[in-house]
Amino acid sequence: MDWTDPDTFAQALEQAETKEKGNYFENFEEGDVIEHDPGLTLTRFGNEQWMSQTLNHDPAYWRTDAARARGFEDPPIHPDYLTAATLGITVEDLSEKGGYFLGRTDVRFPEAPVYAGTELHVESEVVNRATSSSRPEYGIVSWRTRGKDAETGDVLCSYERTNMIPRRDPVATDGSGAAAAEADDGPELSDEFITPDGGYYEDFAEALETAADENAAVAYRHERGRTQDDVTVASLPLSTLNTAKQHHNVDVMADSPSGDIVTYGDVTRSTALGHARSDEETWREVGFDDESFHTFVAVGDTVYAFTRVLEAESGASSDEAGTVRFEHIAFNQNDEPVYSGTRTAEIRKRPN
Ligand SMILES: CC(C)(COP(=O)(O)OP(=O)(O)OC[C@H]1O[C@@H](n2cnc3c(N)ncnc32)[C@H](O)[C@@H]1OP(=O)(O)O)[C@@H](O)C(=O)NCCC(=O)NCCSC(=O)C[C@](C)(O)C(=O)O
Repeated sequence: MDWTDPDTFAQALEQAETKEKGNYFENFEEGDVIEHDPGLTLTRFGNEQWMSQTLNHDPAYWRTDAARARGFEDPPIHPDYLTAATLGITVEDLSEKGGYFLGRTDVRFPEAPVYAGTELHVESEVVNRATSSSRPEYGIVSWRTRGKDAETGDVLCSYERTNMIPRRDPVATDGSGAAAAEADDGPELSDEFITPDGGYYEDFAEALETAADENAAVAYRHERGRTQDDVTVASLPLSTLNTAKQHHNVDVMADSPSGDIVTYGDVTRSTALGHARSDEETWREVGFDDESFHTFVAVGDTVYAFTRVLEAESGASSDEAGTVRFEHIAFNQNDEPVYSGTRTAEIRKRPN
């Protein structure tokens, strides 16, 4: 019998069992520790590919003289790429089954830079699992993930991430969770917005002082936008070993709520951060909190960024910088927020 005869093959496909990938909600127990098998060597090529496509052009990550002026030996691996690669490696075990990346918090990096050639070994611990009161077919799982130097065991990047994960057995729900979330309107906007004059630490600190006197907010938009294409949607996540079908299987995603493949959350976020960093003198990334992904980004959507400056403090790991806390909101061509999160970064002080 010719198994490639279309009728025979259609019957064969119907009869065959699919060897499934990924884990259902029921497979996760609080306290489980998962060592992720894929590993990744952090290369200069991978770093430059990620950073170029997301418009992150800080010269310290591209040129040796600029890197040395920042106190690095060579251009290091950027924390955005490190974060995306750490998460990418975990997808096969944690979220390949499907479900949405809802948010992440407590993203932290040690002070020491990470250099090309470092091999990444990643592990995650299940820290929380809950039923979704609005979506019976999903549960909500949070993991604490640590990306380590495979040779030394040093933690290079850590965070807590939360995803919706498909349940093997859907549960009954009254849909009350979604209704409760809609009830909170939040505080009103300030009447006046102030834009910092420049991108040095003092520009942010001075703008905050003026805003405090005038009961205003320090908030502004960035001009650049990046339309999502096959490279950003499909290639970048695969370059971090992220096997989520959301980013590369158009066939399966046609039947999903988005109806199409969607941008990896870390690409959306890095792109918005790239826009924000293009208007500041970044010295070092310290960490990120309260990151949320509000709606899908797909091929053809354009990612823009909006920044609110929350706090500024003169101290930092270097005398040449101060510390600033920002809220960044990525939004699309219809002005809908797609990502938000707070970021703590050291920003270079104005040279005398
Ligand atoms: C998911 C959608 C459809 C839900 O839309 P909705 O209107 O139903 O939203 P909701 O009602 O606000 O949230 C649903 C439930 O999630 C909970 N929730 C919500 N946020 C959080 C959070 N941060 N932490 C903890 N829980 C959270 C929330 O409390 C609620 O719980 P409930 O069902 O019990 O009422 C909508 O929010 C959406 O479209 N978001 C965008 C998702 C997205 O595009 N993510 C990035 C791309 S996917 C990706 O990168 C994949 C990755 C990295 O490869 C990979 O994980 O494998």
